[in-house]
Amino acid sequence: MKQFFVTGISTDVGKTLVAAILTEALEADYWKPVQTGALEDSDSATITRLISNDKTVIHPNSYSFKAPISPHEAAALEGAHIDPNKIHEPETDNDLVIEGAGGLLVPLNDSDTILDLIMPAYKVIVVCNHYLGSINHSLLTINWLLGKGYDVSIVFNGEPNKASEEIILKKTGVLVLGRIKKEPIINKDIVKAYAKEFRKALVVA
Ligand SMILES: Nc1ncnc2c1ncn2[C@@H]1O[C@H](COP(=O)(O)OP(=O)(O)OP(=O)(O)O)[C@@H](O)[C@H]1O
Ligand SMILES: C[C@H](N)[C@H](N)CCCCCC(=O)O
Ligand SMILES: [Mg+2]
Repeated sequence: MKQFFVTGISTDVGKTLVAAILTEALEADYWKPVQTGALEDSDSATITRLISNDKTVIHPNSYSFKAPISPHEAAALEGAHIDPNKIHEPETDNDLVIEGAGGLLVPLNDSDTILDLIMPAYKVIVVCNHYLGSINHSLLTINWLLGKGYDVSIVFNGEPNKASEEIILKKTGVLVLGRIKKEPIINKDIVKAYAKEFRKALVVA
């Protein structure tokens, strides 16, 4: 069984959409260890809404906080402290899609970050958007992961940008798992269609 950790070059880049597509493609389980902004729609609720298969189990967050801000601060506002030793990967015989919060170095507390939740055996998927500044964000994220020895691939999400994509791939040499267009609406049908496309790439991943 495989574990896929979905991170991104920042927050709001489409990690939950990509996680929904991977979860649906593999009929995998889904787990978001640390959720902030839980008063809005949680990512687990979004996944529930976007997938169609009945095999997926959505595992509970280890930590969930109301404020839509960095986990270290959201926890402090509720008088809590995030202890990574209390974050245990759920037991399952199924593949598991794990979603981070924001980008790699988002703090969980004064010393630990999202990066500390990524185990060496995980396949790491970096969701990249194209915006001015995203080349730098993409290279920092991917090179940091490669430097630590992770198996990394990219999903490009949203408006394409050939020049940005080319330079990111040239400088990192990582594999592209897939591309997602900017869609007018995100629903079960869209997720199902991309899941079909991604399934082939995932077999060899
Ligand atoms: N390809 C796309 N086409 C249209 N809308 C998109 C696309 N990708 C993402 N979105 C929308 O952008 C918003 C942010 O995406 P998403 O919630 O997946 O980001 P995220 O990286 O998971 O953020 P977080 O750090 O909060 O977990 C959502 O409203 C989502 O539906
Ligand atoms: C609330 C938001 N949607 C995410 N869950 C958390 C993003 C934290 C980003 C912190 C930062 O990098 O400045
Ligand atoms: Mg998300």
